[in-house]
Amino acid sequence: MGIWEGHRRASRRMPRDPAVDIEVRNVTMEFRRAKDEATSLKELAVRTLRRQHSYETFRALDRVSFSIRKGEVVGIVGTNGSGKSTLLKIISGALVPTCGQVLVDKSKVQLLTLGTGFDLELTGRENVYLNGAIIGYTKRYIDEKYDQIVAFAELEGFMEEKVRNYSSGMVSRLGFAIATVRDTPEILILDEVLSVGDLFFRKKSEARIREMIHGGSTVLIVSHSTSVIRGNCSKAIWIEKGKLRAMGDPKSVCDAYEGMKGG
Ligand SMILES: Nc1ncnc2c1ncn2[C@@H]1O[C@H](COP(=O)(O)OP(=O)(O)OP(=O)(O)O)[C@@H](O)[C@H]1O
Repeated sequence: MGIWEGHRRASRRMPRDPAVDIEVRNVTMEFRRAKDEATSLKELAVRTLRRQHSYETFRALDRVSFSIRKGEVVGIVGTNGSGKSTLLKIISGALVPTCGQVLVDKSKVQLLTLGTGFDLELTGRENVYLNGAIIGYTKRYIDEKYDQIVAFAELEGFMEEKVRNYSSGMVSRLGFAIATVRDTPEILILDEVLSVGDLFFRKKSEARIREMIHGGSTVLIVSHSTSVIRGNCSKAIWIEKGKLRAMGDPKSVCDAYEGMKGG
């Protein structure tokens, strides 16, 4: 699949209303994707060598607008591939939209996402430094927090093992522990960071997330669990096929979303 992530034009503009933390204005995101026309591996190899791929433009977000006030905890729901992660990446500044604007103070934003930046051939210890660096931690900060990360992940005794030998639950626990070790920022963006590990770790991680969510920050949280959204959010947004389908109180938005899935 061809990956094209738009032009990098970082906007430093902030919302005009001081009570508003995030303003998303008419955001559209288009990706250029390779059309997979090959019918066999051989044909795919030949097309790649001859650079014979053709591309199509795929619209992942279509004129999405909303604003989030300071201290609000906002849940985002939507089916797989509806554009939720793309939206979070744009708000946090990791992606620049094709059109539209996001007004936010990016220095206050922290995006927590799991499952990126692990190298299976490196040890647990090496991955803490690698993954931490990708999130934006300095080496000194990781040195300081290393023992705390290992203890939270409950991986004492496994840190010199290659991550290839970890179970998927162990990898998620390590990712979660690295991502949540820092102090809660003013604007916290959580992309599906709940439901990791076994039942016992899940309870511990949910408590940690609840602590972060209810610590006074402005929070944007993507979750496939409508009970998480209903139980923790003051507002919900439903994104479907790149469009904003509904926004309002969590109960009515989740009811409408579940109604669509059921029908
Ligand atoms: N870098 C990229 N290049 C091409 N297409 C992309 C890229 N990133 C995302 N997409 C496409 O954009 C669409 C939206 O993806 P996104 O990850 O935002 O969905 P999502 O709602 O977070 O899905 P899920 O619930 O499965 O995590 C998908 O069809 C995806 O394949």
